[in-house]
Amino acid sequence: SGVFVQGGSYGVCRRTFSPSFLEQVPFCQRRSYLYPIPAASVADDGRWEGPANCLHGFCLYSTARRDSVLVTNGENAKAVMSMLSVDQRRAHGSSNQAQEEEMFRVAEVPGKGIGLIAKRLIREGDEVMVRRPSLVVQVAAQARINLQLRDELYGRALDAVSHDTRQKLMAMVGHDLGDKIDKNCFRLRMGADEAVDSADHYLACYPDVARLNHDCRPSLVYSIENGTHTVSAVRDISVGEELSISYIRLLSPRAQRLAELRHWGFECSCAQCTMSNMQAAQSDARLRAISGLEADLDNSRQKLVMPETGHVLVDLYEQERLHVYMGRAYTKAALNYAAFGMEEEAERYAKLAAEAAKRESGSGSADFESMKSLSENPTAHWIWGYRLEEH
Ligand SMILES: C[S@@+](CC[C@H](N)C(=O)[O-])C[C@H]1O[C@@H](n2cnc3c(N)ncnc32)[C@H](O)[C@@H]1O
Repeated sequence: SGVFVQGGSYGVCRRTFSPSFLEQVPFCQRRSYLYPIPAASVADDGRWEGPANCLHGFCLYSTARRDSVLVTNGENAKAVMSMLSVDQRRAHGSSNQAQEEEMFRVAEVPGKGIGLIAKRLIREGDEVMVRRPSLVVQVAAQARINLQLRDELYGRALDAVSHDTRQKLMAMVGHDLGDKIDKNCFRLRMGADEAVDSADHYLACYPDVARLNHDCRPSLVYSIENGTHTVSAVRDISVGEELSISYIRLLSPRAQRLAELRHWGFECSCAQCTMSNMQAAQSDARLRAISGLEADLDNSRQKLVMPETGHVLVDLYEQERLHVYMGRAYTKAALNYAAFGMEEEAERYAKLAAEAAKRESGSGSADFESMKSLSENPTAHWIWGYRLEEH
């Protein structure tokens, strides 16, 4: 299950797409009950209904269309349902099906199982898929109750959705629903507070998105806003090329990335992980240079930083083909030019950063807002002139 943090009232985490590693805690005696609750007691937004029933302290809610089920404790239910109800119109299950059908196909990829392959040239910035979750499960349910009780709970969750949705969920890799959730789903952090107990996080499953394989130099980036998962291209993708996202943070050296992905239960066979040792050493050296430059740029007292240091950073990200992180690179370059009082360059990089931030974190994100305002008025930003002599 992945973790992705970004701003917003229900911040969706943007860290890594890593296995949950959450220890199985024996089911405590807290609450173990099964009882029906009148339908009107929680859901008042019309879309979500329930709870259908509650089991082992968790309740089941489903959409009227039976295309999604939520497993949560009663306390959080209302907040989660109202977050999931925002902005539903953007997600299209079938309306954009024709467009998707001409964009990519599902195929067997050697050594990786199923994957998605481009059927036509996909341009940088193109939206590839927008999905609502088919299943949303509180981490506490996935990780803190014993497996037998969990199976019972998940069996009922699957009964709450349509045959079609059930089939899609069960088609995800993994030996049972719990394992499928670990291997395919994304972690949503509820609430604005970073320190919130991870048991109050949620795991959101998007079976169509789950067919995307991992690549350490992915062609796609995604953002999750109010539960809506949006995947877009970070570079042009040619016909026949595999579409990919990243499950992990990509600034670590090859050995570390491989080890992290092994915890996911697979040996990464992407081009960046299977390149020669010499090429891998060069790539690792560039990654170290990126970290070094970023630390310098973040340190206002570092005298070695020049106006063009941000540009050098952007160049390194491009050489490394880390198109998926260009938002971060452009942002640092834009801020650095602004810190040196260079209006035209600051504006140019801030525009690029805003475009990338929209794809990487969503149009409601703080990153997007901040770069948009820097591009519109660089001299009004607090960082303006910060690295000039007088400071
Ligand atoms: C989220 S699923 C992706 C779709 C999957 N290939 C399928 O058949 O449904 C993740 C699984 O795909 C496989 N996989 C994804 N990326 C891979 C990679 N870079 N190298 C090898 N296997 C990969 C692994 O088996 C992994 O557990």
